[in-house]
Amino acid sequence: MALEIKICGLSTPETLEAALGAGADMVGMVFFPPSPRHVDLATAQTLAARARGRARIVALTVDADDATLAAIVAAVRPDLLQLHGTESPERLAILRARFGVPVMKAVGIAMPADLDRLAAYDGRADRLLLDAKPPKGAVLPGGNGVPFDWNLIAGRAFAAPFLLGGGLDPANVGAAVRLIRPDGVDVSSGVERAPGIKDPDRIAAFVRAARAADTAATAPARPADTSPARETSLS
Ligand SMILES: O=C(O)c1ccccc1N[C@@H]1O[C@H](COP(=O)(O)O)[C@@H](O)[C@H]1O
Repeated sequence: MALEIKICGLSTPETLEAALGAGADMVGMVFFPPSPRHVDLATAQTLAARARGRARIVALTVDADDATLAAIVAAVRPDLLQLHGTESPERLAILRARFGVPVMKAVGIAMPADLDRLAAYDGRADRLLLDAKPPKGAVLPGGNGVPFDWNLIAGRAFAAPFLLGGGLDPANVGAAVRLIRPDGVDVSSGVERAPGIKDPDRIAAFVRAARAADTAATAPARPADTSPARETSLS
């Protein structure tokens, strides 16, 4: 499966087009009022109409109640619900059944014990998103531009496809893809020029770097050179 690239926190037609034009597979909209990337329903509906059929539409919520989710699903008709709060594994099953939309559960990783928490969602979520934990005192549970120690998950396999997120940017995404070989990558602040303001050039650079690393990592190894050894002696 080719690497899935998600650009999150899009809030204007121009930056949405930049993500679609660059070849993003998923475009994310944030429904969380404290975030500088928060979009209202009317804006989200307009953006979704533009994106539909060109990339998968992801609606990001944080411990949203059913009425809020129902309004988002009705307005946006997302392809995926990203749950970025403290939603339980049981809540995932309830939401999937109630709204008929696949779910991606974000889990913050900072220490080996977090992998046990993650395991409780593996097999219940349609996708996992492995993100950094928010720094102390942060207002947002994600979108903080901080990475976690990728070595904590290097070599790990999960039942569900997983995206790597947290502090990715055009400069480090290649190394992340080569080390972790995730099913996808997710970025928000790493493609911005200021909080909530996406930068089309950084979006394009991110997609290019992620694709190049994925292509290199999945290219078949060159066959060993079996030609006779070349004469190296001067005599
Ligand atoms: O982007 C936000 O504003 C946001 C708000 C609340 C929860 C999650 C949010 N973003 C997600 O967080 C990760 C990491 O973001 P970053 O690249 O480190 O800035 C990203 O995958 C977003 O989906």
